[in-house]
Amino acid sequence: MSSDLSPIDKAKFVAAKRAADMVEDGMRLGLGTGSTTAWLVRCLAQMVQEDGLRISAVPTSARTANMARELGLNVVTLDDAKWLDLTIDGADEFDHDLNLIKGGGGAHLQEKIVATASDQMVVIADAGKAVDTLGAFPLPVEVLPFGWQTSQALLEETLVSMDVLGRTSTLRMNGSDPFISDEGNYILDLHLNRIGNARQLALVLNQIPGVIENGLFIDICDRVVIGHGDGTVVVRDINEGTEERDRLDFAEEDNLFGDLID
Ligand SMILES: O=C(CO)[C@H](O)[C@H](O)COP(=O)(O)O
Repeated sequence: MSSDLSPIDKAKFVAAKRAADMVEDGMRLGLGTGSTTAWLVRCLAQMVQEDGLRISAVPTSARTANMARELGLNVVTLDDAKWLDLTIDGADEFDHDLNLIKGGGGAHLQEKIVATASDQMVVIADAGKAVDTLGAFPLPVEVLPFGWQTSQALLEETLVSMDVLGRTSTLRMNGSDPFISDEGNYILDLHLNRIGNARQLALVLNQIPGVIENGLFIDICDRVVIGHGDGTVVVRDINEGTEERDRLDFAEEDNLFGDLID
């Protein structure tokens, strides 16, 4: 039941629930990856089962695809859908302009392709993901396994030439082996502390041979739904310049929590 959820899970849930209300019948929807998106998938599955919502869902990782299929969503490929009405995804950090760091789950390559192929991208996040300046969260960069150490050296040289504050990078591990992305690549996490010019860095990183994609999402996100542990939800729209505040009543949602976490 709801009382078993930690404040952070409640925050993630209310953000996901509010974003699920933005989904309309017949939509082609991009589904992100991560624990916040997992709540969204549960909410959507319930809307499909109970309200007859019809959607085509394009997942951004094998993890999300498996969960969506298990819960009965109609999963299609991006090539089937071609273009999407809306993508809803989590983020590791978002700033005032709704620029993002993503890729904490190692899925930012597919996430960026899917979000860019959408009319709208909505980020769902707990309030702790809001930052003044991006960079405290290590920036994920997906690289080809071939010659990855050369790519890493070039990457660190580039950071020095750009006078970026932190310049170390670490190979993401899964136990004693390198973490492997869904596309069979490695992830280098850049420990930058503070990214002064995220727009420039995003462009420069992708010029380095061996780099497939970085986790900076610049001018891609349209709205963020920020959840709080007390049920408050704030929806900020960067295009409209608006901010709406709402509150989700946990008591009314108790059944929903029960159903969703079973
Ligand atoms: O970018 C991502 C995966 O690549 C996730 O959206 C990001 O890591 C946030 O995850 P969570 O919702 O679990 O906090």
